[in-house]
Amino acid sequence: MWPTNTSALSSNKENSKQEESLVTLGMTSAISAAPPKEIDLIKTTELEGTLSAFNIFETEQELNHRMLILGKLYSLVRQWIKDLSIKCNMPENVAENVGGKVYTFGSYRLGVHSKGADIDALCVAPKHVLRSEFFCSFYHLLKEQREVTELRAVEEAFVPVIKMNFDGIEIDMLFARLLQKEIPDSMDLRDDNLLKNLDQKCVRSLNGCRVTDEILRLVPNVDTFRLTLRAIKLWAKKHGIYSNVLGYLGGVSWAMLVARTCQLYPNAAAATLVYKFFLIFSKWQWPQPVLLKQPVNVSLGFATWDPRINVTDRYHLMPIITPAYPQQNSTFNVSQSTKSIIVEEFKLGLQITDEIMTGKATWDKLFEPSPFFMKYKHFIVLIITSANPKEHLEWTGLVESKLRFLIVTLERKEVITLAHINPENYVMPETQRDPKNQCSMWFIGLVFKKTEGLNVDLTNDIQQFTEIVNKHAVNIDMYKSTMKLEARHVKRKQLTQYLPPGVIKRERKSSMNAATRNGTTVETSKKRRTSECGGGGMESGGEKIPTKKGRISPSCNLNSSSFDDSSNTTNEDSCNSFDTSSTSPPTMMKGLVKLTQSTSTSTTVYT
Ligand SMILES: Nc1ncnc2c1ncn2[C@@H]1O[C@H](COP(=O)(O)OP(=O)(O)OP(=O)(O)O)[C@@H](O)[C@H]1O
Ligand SMILES: [Mg+2]
Ligand SMILES: [Mg+2]
Repeated sequence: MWPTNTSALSSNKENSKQEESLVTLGMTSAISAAPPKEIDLIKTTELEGTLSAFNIFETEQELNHRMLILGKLYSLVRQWIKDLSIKCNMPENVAENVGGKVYTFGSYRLGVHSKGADIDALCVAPKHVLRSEFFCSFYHLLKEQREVTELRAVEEAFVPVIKMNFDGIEIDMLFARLLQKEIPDSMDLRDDNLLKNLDQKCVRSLNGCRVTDEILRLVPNVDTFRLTLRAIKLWAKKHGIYSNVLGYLGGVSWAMLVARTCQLYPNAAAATLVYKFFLIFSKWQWPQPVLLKQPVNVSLGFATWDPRINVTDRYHLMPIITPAYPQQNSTFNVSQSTKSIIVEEFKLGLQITDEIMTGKATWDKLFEPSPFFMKYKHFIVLIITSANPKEHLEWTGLVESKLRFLIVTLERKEVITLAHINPENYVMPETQRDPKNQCSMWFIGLVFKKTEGLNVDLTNDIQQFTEIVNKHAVNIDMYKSTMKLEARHVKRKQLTQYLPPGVIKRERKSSMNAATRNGTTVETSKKRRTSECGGGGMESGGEKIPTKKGRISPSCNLNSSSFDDSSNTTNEDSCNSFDTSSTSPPTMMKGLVKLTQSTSTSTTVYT
């Protein structure tokens, strides 16, 4: 069913035991099992040094603090389950032994969390403990804890969660009720049979832990995987493409891409793997899926990602499939715009790592933030206003969770070639707002089709988006009349009214570096890439899942459509085009683009 190509390694009689076992680690045989050369080890030490300078590693003390918090959470869970059991008329000595556990998953469990990252935790309870109790009595128990702040329950989410700050650490806590009387300390969540007859929400909640454990099991060398993933996560954050909710990739998707690279180069050092990561994924034939193993067919009736069966799965643009049953695509939020932005970044990443590996640049260059504001001439600024920090946290979270729908609406418009959402949420300068309010902004860079006399009216689109967001806020009982959402069309020159001056300075510098880079290194990277890719093995392809043009389908082959925004996203306007002197709010503009605002959420653009 899911074709693999593992013959190359397994046919070699000289393979070591280690290599034979590596064959089973992925969908295909490794590309190279070569051990690192001395220079690769030197580059890896340099990489480690650079990552340390970014202060992403936690100190011993910070790690201990996390352990302490997890210990407290565990005690609370045990106490809560015991009390609840006694309430259900269970004798105290039995209630004492029904157990209950807290598992961790996500980046903390993978061992790649940076300073300030959350802890993703799962509370596993025996069958007499209902989900409703988790969101009621356990929530109240948490509320009583002195160390717990910013407590909020998102019970109706696809994966229901309690979010909190526990003594300075963000916690996302999920709940799963297993159909057993007791939850012993030795419970292993990898057993598929645990899912039998469970409800969907429990299965989804268990999935995070099962996926994390499986990823760790499927990589040949966990330490190398961790260092490589830390580098890739930092790069993705600095380049504005780290966010599952906005349609980029989230932590687990990056982890799977790195894990796949590790499988293909099982003995390589981290520095080599970072380079190979870009080499592989800048050439990947999306929407061929990235798979860490042959999907197993467990007949428990839960929906799995399978484009041969599910029509909607055929429209996923960059499928990266989780390795535990029921397999899911972790990137279902990716749109045409975010896909093209990610692929461009992969290509740029290859160019930079190529320079690093050939000694022409140092690792810092990979982690330089990529310019966003210098890239576009037109922006939509989404302004989020609310009355206090608590409201603002909720309001921002809600708007953010819907933003990708606006992006998809924009990119579907004939006249828009690209809608680029910057994941960073900026605080609105005090000079531009009522200081009593909380006010922050997202920026969407727009590229229009190059057509003379084009009229673009986004009023309805923005209005519809605002309605969707407001309706949802009302439905979940969050809406307050002080929560506002406004959209403005802004030209690049006007950005100084919205952004702190440091942002623009930094972008200017970075743009100049990029210009220098483009002038000097393309030739080298081309040469190196051609020689290393050979004749189109894994690196020029993808897992061999049959596809159809434009979507994944059971029958024919596909070339993913690529986006060319070079005509109007480059530095056409010089760096000086920022109007650094003006402090007045944006007004009607003359020239190429005009803005009309009929309501606070409408934007009309004429080009
Ligand atoms: N789109 C998704 N598809 C499948 N699982 C997901 C998805 N988003 C989150 N998860 C699960 O939830 C876990 C925690 O998500 P989270 O957003 O906290 O990312 P993370 O991997 O912990 O990285 P970070 O360091 O950013 O927190 C993931 O590791 C994954 O198991
Ligand atoms: Mg996390
Ligand atoms: Mg999380």
